[in-house]
Amino acid sequence: MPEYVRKKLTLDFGQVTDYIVRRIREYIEESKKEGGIIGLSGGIDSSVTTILLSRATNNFYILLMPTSSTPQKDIEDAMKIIKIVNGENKYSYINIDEIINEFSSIVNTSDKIVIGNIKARVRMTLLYAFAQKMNYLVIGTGDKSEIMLGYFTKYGDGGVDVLPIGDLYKTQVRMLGNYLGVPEEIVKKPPSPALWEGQTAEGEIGLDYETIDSILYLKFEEMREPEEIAEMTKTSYDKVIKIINMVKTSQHKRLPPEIFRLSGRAINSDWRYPRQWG
Ligand SMILES: Nc1ncnc2c1ncn2[C@@H]1O[C@H](COP(=O)(O)OP(=O)(O)OC[C@H]2O[C@@H]([n+]3cccc(C(=O)O)c3)[C@H](O)[C@@H]2O)[C@@H](O)[C@H]1O
Ligand SMILES: Nc1ncnc2c1ncn2[C@@H]1O[C@H](COP(=O)(O)OP(=O)(O)OP(=O)(O)O)[C@@H](O)[C@H]1O
Ligand SMILES: [Mg+2]
Repeated sequence: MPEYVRKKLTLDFGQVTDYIVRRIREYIEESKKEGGIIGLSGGIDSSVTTILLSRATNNFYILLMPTSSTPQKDIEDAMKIIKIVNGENKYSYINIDEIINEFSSIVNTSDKIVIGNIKARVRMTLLYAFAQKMNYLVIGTGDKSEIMLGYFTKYGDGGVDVLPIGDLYKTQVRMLGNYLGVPEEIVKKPPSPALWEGQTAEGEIGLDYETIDSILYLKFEEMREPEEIAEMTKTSYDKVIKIINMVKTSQHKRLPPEIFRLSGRAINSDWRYPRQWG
């Protein structure tokens, strides 16, 4: 990561923590809910978000939902976080293999992406069922890098009520993790959705997150040209373009589905669009 970008992304993580913790607390209160539920994988995003949630409220609940493609190490790491947040009586361990196998046989596929996305959507379904039963909100774990790239399953891990760390790039989530005392092995672990054996985010996307974050920052916050970004990040022009295109083509994952309105202009189906009223 260019030193220039690292400096820009280095924040006062004490302030960031206070802000996010306060916003989680306020959001739960304003929603007239009693707490928050979260899926904990043992990865950095859910580890950091779980710690923030536990600081916002005592009313948190954690679901561990491993499958056969979940590394044992991830389960051990998730247990370390449960210990850190004193959550020993506030979690359920649910192996979802049987549900996944049932779905896969109905769909009649062994395609790893199709099955992987089923895993993410089954987790979402369980989180919402527990949330409603407990009168809690579903706390999302997506970070800014994944959200911008569309590197998540639509209505799977993308199906949540709030995104507390959604304005922090993965690199910043790691910095926040260090600040919060997340064990170093979790902070340093290669990010992985673990939707199939051996999957890593950086392998699937084709670039490491420090470079991805630099490209995202330089393009979308400083509006620099791809040629300059390629030079600054010592990356090929084609890879810079690939990252920019991932952001462009994944807009549908970040917006509510377009409604084909019978009158007026369909701008993201926003009824408040001024022309509609003017
Ligand atoms: N223009 C458009 N307008 C409206 N909808 C559009 C669309 N293009 C596709 N779609 C819909 O979107 C679907 C594709 O999206 P989706 O189902 O999400 O599937 P897709 O993006 O193909 O796969 C999800 C990706 O996210 C990764 N992932 C998943 C889960 C967690 C994590 C993680 O980091 O933990 C990462 C996973 O490894 C994979 O690369 C299409 O099948 C179609 O239904
Ligand atoms: N085995 C699991 N048990 C419970 N929740 C899970 C599991 N696997 C994934 N999830 C949920 O899906 C989210 C998306 O996964 P993702 O891999 O992006 O996040 P992460 O594992 O927390 O961090 P990283 O991106 O560094 O791997 C997780 O943060 C978690 O909320
Ligand atoms: Mg993960």
